[in-house]
Amino acid sequence: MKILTAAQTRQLDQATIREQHLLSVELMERAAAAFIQWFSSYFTPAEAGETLIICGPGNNGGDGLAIARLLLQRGYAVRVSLLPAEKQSSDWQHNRKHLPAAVPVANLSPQHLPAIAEGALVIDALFGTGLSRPLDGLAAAVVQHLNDAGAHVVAVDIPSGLFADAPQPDDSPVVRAQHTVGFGLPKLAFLLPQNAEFVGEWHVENIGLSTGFIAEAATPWHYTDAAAVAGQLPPRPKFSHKGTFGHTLLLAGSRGKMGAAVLSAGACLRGGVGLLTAHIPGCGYDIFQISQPEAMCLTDKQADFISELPDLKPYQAVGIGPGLGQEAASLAVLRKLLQAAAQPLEKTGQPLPLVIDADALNLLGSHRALLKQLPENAVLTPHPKEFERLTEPARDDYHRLELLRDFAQQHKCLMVLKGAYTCLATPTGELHFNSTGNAGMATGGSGDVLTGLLLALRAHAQLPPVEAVRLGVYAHGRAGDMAAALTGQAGLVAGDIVRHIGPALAEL
Ligand SMILES: NC(=O)C1=CN([C@@H]2O[C@H](COP(=O)(O)OP(=O)(O)OC[C@H]3O[C@@H](n4cnc5c(N)ncnc54)[C@H](OP(=O)(O)O)[C@@H]3O)[C@@H](O)[C@H]2O)[C@@H](O)CC1
Ligand SMILES: Nc1ncnc2c1ncn2[C@@H]1O[C@H](COP(=O)(O)OP(=O)(O)O)[C@@H](O)[C@H]1O
Ligand SMILES: [K+]
Repeated sequence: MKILTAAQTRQLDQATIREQHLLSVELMERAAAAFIQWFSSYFTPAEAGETLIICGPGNNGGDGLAIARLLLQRGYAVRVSLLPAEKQSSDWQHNRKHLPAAVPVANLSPQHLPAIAEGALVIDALFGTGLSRPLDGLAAAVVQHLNDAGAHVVAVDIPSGLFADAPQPDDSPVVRAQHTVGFGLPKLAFLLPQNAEFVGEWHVENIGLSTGFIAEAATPWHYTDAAAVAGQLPPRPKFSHKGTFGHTLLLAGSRGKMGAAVLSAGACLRGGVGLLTAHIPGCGYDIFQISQPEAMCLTDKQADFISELPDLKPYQAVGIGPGLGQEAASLAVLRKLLQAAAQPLEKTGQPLPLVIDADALNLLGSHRALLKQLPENAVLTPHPKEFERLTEPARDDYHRLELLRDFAQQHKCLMVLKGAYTCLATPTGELHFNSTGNAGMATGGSGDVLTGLLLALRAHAQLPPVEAVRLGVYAHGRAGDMAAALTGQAGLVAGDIVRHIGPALAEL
């Protein structure tokens, strides 16, 4: 699914109206009906009580007026507050004219802010994607009043005061919604942690927008939903053998962190790899062999950390980092690995695929000269703190995305910035936000599981790098969702994700 800018969204409206020979007010009616569909599945008239709808002067306010009419028709009690303005949009005027007289309407003014009981339901239709500047004056006062009231807010299209695709100044007021019901496509603003307190839970309703326009629209931003990855995992041919799906090497573990190696290896095996060899410190031998009997194991001469790089000839992909530690000897291993991986493989003509995580990223961050040696299409999987160590502190989430994109383009690598909407940045500057996963995965070892799964998929001869990583990130989150359905989010541990990788991949 594509994510468009606010300007593109306006063009999309216009294209839809043109292509489908609609009046713009008919598209507004569709939007209002889609909103009602969601709203009425969520709140019965009794649960909703008297619902206040606050309407601005543009088409977002026009949506609000149409919503008021439709809710009344369905037996909801509604009242409307209008933000005065010099002019209103023509579709606003149409819906104002058609608002039944039974709906109480009040004009907002500094002296007349509506009484809102704590927990009362309010629909925010002040401003949508037409927001052209931060809110001030009466609009700001209304938003402040609404936020202070502790109401239960449902935002139409986007919380008022929030830009769809850019940051707003720190102190500018934004509606804090519990739910946001958007139209057509998700907005970039919905996916960033800094906006979570405003957006709440978001939903996107289909209003039949022009698929042709969307297909043609140029955007770096994509949202990986089930449709984006469906059918991408090649089937296993009947006469395949363990050599068909690659032999991977995992460099992981140190004293006290062998679990990271075990979890990562488990995920790699469940990810469908043909063969896995783990190179681990001596202290981990029994732990590893007992917990992952399907994997082969090489032990380092050092008991507590890794200091040697095995011969890389047998392997189609190498993962490094989970539980590695940051010993100087392990840094030397990473250095040698980067040098060796740069040589094109005989079979593919491409550099050896690498997945670099955790302490291997921290080592890169503290020895940045090594970044120049990253082989093309290396996969790096930092969480925001690890990413900061590779680059610089970000001013905000938008700036972090810029840094991520620049990094992937500069180093021609695949950057997986982990989080609630894990973002994959590609060497060509695309950003793919993942849709799966849950807060139960915010638990030690979840990232190690992702590394193992990505390693398996990077060894898969038929999967191009970007597809492999996008698919892996999606399946990892899906496995987490399947696990949480059984354990609950609090009870989820990383091993549960490993156990659900198989079903998650099967679903694809
Ligand atoms: N996307 C879709 O598919 C569909 C979209 N639809 C709906 O349309 C919405 C977009 O409508 P929209 O373009 O009329 O903009 P909207 O947000 O109502 O505000 C514009 C008005 O506010 C004003 N204004 C702006 N900033 C301001 C500020 N800080 N303080 C004060 N005023 C400010 C601005 O004035 P100006 O900038 O010109 O000075 C103008 O008058 C969209 O979010 C969705 O709900 C559906 O109906 C159909 C399907
Ligand atoms: N709130 C969340 N929603 C969805 N996924 C999450 C959430 N929190 C963490 N995750 C996922 O769990 C993993 C955590 O990785 P990481 O921070 O490296 O953990 P660890 O180092 O403990 O393995 C990432 O893949 C991340 O996307
Ligand atoms: K709104």
